[in-house]
Formats: sequence, structure tokens, C-alpha cells
Amino acid sequence: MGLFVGLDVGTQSVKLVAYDPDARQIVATAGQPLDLAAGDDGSREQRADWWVDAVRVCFSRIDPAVRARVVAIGVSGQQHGFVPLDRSGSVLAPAKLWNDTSTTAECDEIMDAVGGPARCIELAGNPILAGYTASKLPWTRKHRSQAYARMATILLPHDYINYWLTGELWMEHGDASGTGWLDVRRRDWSPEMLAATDPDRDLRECLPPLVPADHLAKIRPALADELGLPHSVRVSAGGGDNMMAAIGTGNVVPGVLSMSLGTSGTIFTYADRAVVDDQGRWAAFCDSTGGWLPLICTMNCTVATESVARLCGFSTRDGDALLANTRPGADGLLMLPFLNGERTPDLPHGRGSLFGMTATNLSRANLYRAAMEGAMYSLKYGYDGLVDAGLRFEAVRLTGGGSQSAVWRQMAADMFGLPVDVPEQAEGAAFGAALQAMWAVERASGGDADLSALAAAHVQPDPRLSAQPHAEATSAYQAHYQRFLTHLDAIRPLYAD
Ligand SMILES: Nc1ncnc2c1ncn2[C@@H]1O[C@H](COP(=O)(O)OP(=O)(O)O)[C@@H](O)[C@H]1O
Ligand SMILES: O=C(CO)[C@@H](O)[C@H](O)COP(=O)(O)O
Repeated sequence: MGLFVGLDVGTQSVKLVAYDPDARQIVATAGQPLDLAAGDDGSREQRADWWVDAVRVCFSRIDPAVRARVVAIGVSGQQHGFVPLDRSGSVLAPAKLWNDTSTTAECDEIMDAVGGPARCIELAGNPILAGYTASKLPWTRKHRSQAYARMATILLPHDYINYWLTGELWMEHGDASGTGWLDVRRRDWSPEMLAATDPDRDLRECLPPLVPADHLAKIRPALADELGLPHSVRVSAGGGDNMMAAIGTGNVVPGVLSMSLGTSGTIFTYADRAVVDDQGRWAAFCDSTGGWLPLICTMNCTVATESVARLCGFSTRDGDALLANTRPGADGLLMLPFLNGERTPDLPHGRGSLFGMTATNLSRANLYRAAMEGAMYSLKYGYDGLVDAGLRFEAVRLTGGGSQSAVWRQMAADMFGLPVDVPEQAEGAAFGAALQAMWAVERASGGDADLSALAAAHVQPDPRLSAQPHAEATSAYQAHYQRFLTHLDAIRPLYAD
């Protein structure tokens, strides 16, 4: 059948997997780190050509014989990034990313223009939170007026890689719902949200067509030659990294909970209808299979653990060994890890805090554990909203870099009181992108392939990486989590605006 490549343009790196569906095996992987330009004003930016260069490097690391067998490529990307293009398709400015908190004033301006967050939810399903694409446009109009004046097209990070691969412009509903402009119930742009973002021009002219999830386009022949790929290679619709991780963790049927521990922490679940919260406690996104994906996102997951590891001079990959003698609750050390502001809980101007230090508990190991626990408490805070709304789950499918840590897997099981599975294919987003490409090719060749059946057949849990909740630890975490909530209430007024 040939090979299907999944590319994931994450915040920290680009990852490539080449999947052989006949052998049910990932036959090649490659990765290339990405830089991040960070400003004191909360800005977080990357250049689109960094992504392209990293994709080129990934392909160059794959055996030419493997590249020659590729049938199709699916692209996954960090959500919400703003990539403005001019008429000729050239990028006009660095991409402001999902974790850029410098545009909170613009979030408020857009929401005020339609009558507040509740009205945004009525119109489109979501308020405009820090990081969502919409707020980056008025910011660009104010601070990069030349780029704004020449802007002809708006893309998201994975759309840009699709454009580079094929020369075609499109968006699909999953990633598009993270702009804040898509009415997720109707799966179409909200004219009111677009007008509130820019009253002076019709933004629909800048947005490429929305395509269905099984869309396929041809690779540019010259690029295929350069990358050592056959001219016959097709590129699927792709999607946001969480949408692709949903496919790559088999979350294409209701009732499954996926959790990704990467730069961001996310939890999400497939739904066959729009699941909108009138209080906006979760992101009411579409998925990239034709369904929906209610999602919780925190901005400081491995951001917190990486920061502590860097400070203490070790790699997070060696972190588990350091944690060997630590216990739930980190001997009383509590971190609220909102290092660059936070989306869940909604504290865009927040900063990190450390509580409960004593002369005896302040060790590297407890500090690292407190960062991990703090990142998980934020996710638990979001999860409680989903449970409050009546959603129920029986297990967690874990993915993202943090899923490689046995301590984190056990912590997830204990804190959520649910069994944890980790798919064999550790790069859930890249693998999901490869599966989407395979599904689209099967449909294009006349089959009526069902993506949930396909994911069930190809996503295999790795029994060595599963974790079961321990009742004693679950009840200990309940008490520690209450402490997190108390301290959260205490710091809220400090970061109100
Ligand atoms: N064994 C491990 N223990 C803890 N954290 C890990 C481990 N392996 C990788 N990570 C973390 O995973 C993160 C990268 O995750 P990834 O999902 O690739 O991020 P992104 O998609 O945001 O670029 C790194 O910050 C790293 O600290
Ligand atoms: O903003 C969100 C989801 O809404 C983030 O989940 C981004 O999509 C970034 O993902 P990672 O690079 O952390 O995987």
C-alpha cells in the first residue's frame, strides 16, 4: 500500500513519522528543534520559514528508499498562529503563536465590539481568549501597519505548510475553529465576529476556502523532486495538533478522553455535535474528521517542567530518576505554574508562584515535582468543568512528550482517578496526521473508509506504558488539588488585568 507521512509542526520541534499500514509499523521518524522568539510583553513568535526549513531537515534525515514509497502526507500544526501573506503568497511578518499573551487588549476589544464574551459564544461558540488568532489581526494593524496594509491571505501554521507543499490555499474546520471567527455550530465563518475584528474590511476575502476533512491536493512537482518524493504524493487537509492527536490516539468516537503533555497541556474528546459551554469553560472546537472536539488547553505544561529542569541543570528526559523518592504533594511545595500567563484557569496576565516552602522541603526534586503537579492541577481544573457539564470518561489516552515519563503517567492516573493508556505510536499528532492522509486516500480511491474504524485498527496501546490509579494517591491528590484551588483564589486579584 505504500507509506503515509505525518508531519507535526509543534511549538518546540517539527516531527515526522512514516507509517507502513500493512506492517502496522512506523518505519522512520525524524525531528528538528525550533527556535522561539519570546518578548517581555508576552509575545511568542516564530518565522514560517523556520518551520519549512525544519520540515526539509526532517525529510533529509529519512532514507531515500523510504521517501520513494510515500503515498500521501498529512500535516498537523500548533493551533492559533497567525500567518499573514501578501498577494504573491509571501509571508509578511513573524507568526504570533498560540501562547502569545501580548494581544489581550485586542481580545477584549473584539469581545466588546459584539457585546461581550457571552455574545461571542452565542455567535461562534467561543469567547476570544488570549492566544486565539482573531486578536492578532488588530494587533498587527496597530503594530505592523505595513504588513496589515499588504495582507491578502490569513493562514494558520499547518495551512502554511500545506500551501508550501501544494501551492494551494485552504483551511479545514478543526484548526479554523481556533481562530475565534468560525461559528462552530454552523461550521462556517461568523460575519459578526469577522466585522468585530476588522470593521474596515471584509475579512472573508483574506480567508481561504474551508474544505472537508477528506480533502486531497497534489504535491508541487518541483518540491517533490527536492524532497525525494514521488510526484504522485497527495497532501490531506491536515489539522491543528490536538485535532490530529485525537485521531492518533483513537479519539474519533464519543467517550474517550485524550491528554497531551507538550509545551501546552490539553485534554479533549470527540463529539458528534457541537459541544458549546455558555460559560466558555472549554474551547468548543470542531475536529478534523467532520466532527467536534471540546478541548481544554493550558499554556504552561512542559513550559513549567522545562524551566525548572533548566534552572537545576538537568534534562526533563532524566527527570524521572530525580523523582524516585518524592511523594504526591511534593512535601507541601505547591507551584502555580502560570509562567507566561494562562488560559486555563483564565489568567492571561498571571505569573508563576511557589507556595509552602520550608527549610526542609526545598529540593530540586520537590521543585520539579511541584512543576509537574501544578501543570496537572491546571488540567484538572479544566476537566472538572467538562465533568460538571455531564461528560464522563473511563480512561485517558496520553500523548505528547510528557507521556514518556512514567512518573507523569502515574500522576495522570492518580490525579484523574482513571486508567491511563499510551499508544505505541508516541507522536500522537504526527501519527494522526498520517492516518488522516491514509483515510483520505482510501476515500478518494472509491472506498467509504470509516476513520473511527481505521483509528481503532491502527492505534495500539503499549501495555508497558499503561498506569492504573492507586486509591491512596487519588485521595491524597484530592486534598492537594483543594490547596491549589485555594491558592488560585488567593492570587486571582493580583493578576486581574
Ligand atoms: N521523558 C520525559 N519526561 C518528561 N518530559 C519529557 C520527556 N520526554 C520529553 N519530555 C518533554 O516533552 C516536551 C516536548 O513535547 P512535545 O509534545 O513534542 O511538544 P510540542 O508539540 O509542544 O513541541 C519537552 O518540553 C520535554 O520536556
Ligand atoms: O493552543 C493550543 C490549543 O488550543 C495548543 O495546544 C497549541 O495547539 C500548541 O500545541 P503544542 O505545541 O503544545 O502541542
